[in-house]
Amino acid sequence: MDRAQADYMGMLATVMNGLALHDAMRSAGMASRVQSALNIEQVVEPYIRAKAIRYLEQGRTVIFSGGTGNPFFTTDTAAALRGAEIGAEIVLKATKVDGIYSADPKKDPLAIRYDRISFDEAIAQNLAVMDATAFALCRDQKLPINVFSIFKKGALQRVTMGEHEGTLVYC
Ligand SMILES: Nc1ncnc2c1ncn2[C@@H]1O[C@H](COP(=O)(O)OP(=O)(O)O)[C@@H](O)[C@H]1O
Ligand SMILES: O=c1ccn([C@@H]2O[C@H](COP(=O)(O)OP(=O)(O)O)[C@@H](O)[C@H]2O)c(=O)[nH]1
Repeated sequence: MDRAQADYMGMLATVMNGLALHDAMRSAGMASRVQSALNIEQVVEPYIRAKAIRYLEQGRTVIFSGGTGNPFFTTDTAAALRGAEIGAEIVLKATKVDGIYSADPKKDPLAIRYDRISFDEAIAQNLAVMDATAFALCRDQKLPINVFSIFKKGALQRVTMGEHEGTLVYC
């Protein structure tokens, strides 16, 4: 399939995921709002930065769906971009592995996990846990990244409490 076409389909999928997450949060009694980088206004409100910041000031969680709205980018880049736009303190990447390794741990059993790594080292070593655009944007905006496992019980809570978990990418 044509890459750009596949990417638009992928972005639409993230809108569906965002709506599902919103509903799960609502069931758990949490107030959230979904915004989308792609305009589908019957279903979800469009991304408007000032409105997102207002929701955050009101204590709501904002789910940024639809990626960046552009093909050839990733959800990691979308997280870095929106994080920079709202003045976030950190980007948290919950993923399939429990941190950043010296090589892809799914391919190299001898890979070692870093507790901390600088942006310059991560970019120089081409560590593929996140794409280079996301790394470079976070580095330029001095926005640290914490990579941790989505499967490890209690990991998300520890990260949000500021405890050490996974790998911290620092400036
Ligand atoms: N150096 C590395 N350290 C950790 N993971 C890596 C590394 N290089 C490649 N990966 C791979 O990156 C994947 C995580 O990125 P990705 O698939 O984009 O996650 P997600 O779908 O959660 O955004 C992991 O499953 C891992 O196999
Ligand atoms: O700014 C963006 C963000 C995402 N995507 C597409 O949407 C998919 C989203 O899929 P997913 O959230 O599973 O991300 P991934 O696993 O690729 O990190 C990506 O693969 C891309 O094809 C895109 O084109 N532009």
